[in-house]
Amino acid sequence: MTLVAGIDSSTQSCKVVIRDAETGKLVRQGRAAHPDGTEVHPDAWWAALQEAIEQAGGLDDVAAASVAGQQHGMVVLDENGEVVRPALLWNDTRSAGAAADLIQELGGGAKWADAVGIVPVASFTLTKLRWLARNEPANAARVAAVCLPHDWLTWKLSGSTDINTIKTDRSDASGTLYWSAKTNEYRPDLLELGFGRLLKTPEVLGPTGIAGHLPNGAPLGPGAGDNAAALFGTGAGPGDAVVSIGTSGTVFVSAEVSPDDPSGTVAGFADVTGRFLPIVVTLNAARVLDAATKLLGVDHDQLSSLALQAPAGADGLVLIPYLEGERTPNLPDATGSIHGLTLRTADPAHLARASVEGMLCGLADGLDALIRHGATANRIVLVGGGARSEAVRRVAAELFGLPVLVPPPGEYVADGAARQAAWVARGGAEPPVWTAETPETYEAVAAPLIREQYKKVANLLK
Ligand SMILES: Nc1ncnc2c1ncn2[C@@H]1O[C@H](COP(=O)(O)OP(=O)(O)O)[C@@H](O)[C@H]1O
Ligand SMILES: O=C(CO)[C@@H](O)[C@H](O)COP(=O)(O)O
Repeated sequence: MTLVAGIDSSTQSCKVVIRDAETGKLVRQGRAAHPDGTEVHPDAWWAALQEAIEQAGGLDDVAAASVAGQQHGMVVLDENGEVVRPALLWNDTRSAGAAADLIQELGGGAKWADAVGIVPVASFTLTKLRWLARNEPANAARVAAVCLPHDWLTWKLSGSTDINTIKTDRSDASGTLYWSAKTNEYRPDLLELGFGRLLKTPEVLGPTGIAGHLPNGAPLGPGAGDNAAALFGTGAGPGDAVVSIGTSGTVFVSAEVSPDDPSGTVAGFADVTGRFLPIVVTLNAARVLDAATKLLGVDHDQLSSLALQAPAGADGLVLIPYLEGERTPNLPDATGSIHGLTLRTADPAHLARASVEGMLCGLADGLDALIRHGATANRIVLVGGGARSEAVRRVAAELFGLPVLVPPPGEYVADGAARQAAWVARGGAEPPVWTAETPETYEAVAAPLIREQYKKVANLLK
């Protein structure tokens, strides 16, 4: 049996899966937590990766490995390959002002959408480089290279210390604001606009490019941004919209063309096969449910049971889930709020239901935006930690008004990385076809009231 390793270095944890390269069957796995916060030293990811690899039985017997990871994190290195300062993550909003400046300096969002398929928001790497240049000039002066979390971990696994050998892939490069998924080229002019000078950036590999080798000689694949890996890991196809409830909330499809949305609501990322990944991302997803469990003093299973005791629409109780500001809509300084509190709705069940509904409404708006930009969605494929919640599954079916398919709980980002590794190991023009386990399907009578009342309240905040 040929084994391959897939890694997901996500916001909250690192997951490692060891799978059969031929069938995709799970053989071993490991997991380790990351520190909390919106800026993290990459050494913490490296420590978690080592722990998760050890838990998964090591990599000595794998034929290939690939690393997927949280996107956009600013990993800045000096000329010796040392980390200059902790990485600002995708969910750090301190560069929101830099994002607004960059939009204005290039002449508007449409210019950015046309140039690189995305419009600056605090999540994207170049806004963080601008923040660094303006706020930490001494650190900025030391920076020789910039890369992303998955690039850096792949480089570390290769054992290299030479910044000229760092590699990346299309999907993650497309979230930086200085690489275009449409032209497959860097935009050094935009990097210089943002940071003030040029930097060493990783070579962007194709779908089965080799980024280095493990100590056992096995090739390291190009890796991927986590959402592109999740699409590849679930095997979602035409007509499927993937909704991931992780630290971020994401809704995305596979597409042949980039959406070019001048509003920035839909980001035109690349996927791992040479195509595109139109996506809408919210800053508040699984952590909204975490917060609700804290508020109510319950665990996730109890929160789910409570939520399902209240009716659709929670009798008018609406929770706007902007607990860490929000990315889509771009409201970096917003906070969460509760509306429609009455004697009838002031109880744990209504609050639980409102937290699930509020968290999902932003993603339903995102799916509408994807459809406005050409996507077709006949089914929802629901993944991520939040997809383990029965209430999330059932409310999603009511809210999206489409069949919701929930694959067996797993690590679909890491699975996508493992499938990429199998493709690298085998070669060829097409990726291996792995047998997917039968998903559970949830269908419900659509409940438009949920989104109608949410929209009314959310519009008051814009
Ligand atoms: N049964 C559950 N119901 C709701 N949320 C859950 C459940 N299990 C885990 N979670 C939440 O899912 C999140 C982790 O999901 P994951 O997709 O691994 O996140 P990330 O990829 O961003 O690190 C955590 O916030 C965790 O509390
Ligand atoms: O910013 C994005 C995508 O643009 C997020 O999807 C991050 O990539 C974090 O992913 P998770 O940790 O939530 O999986």
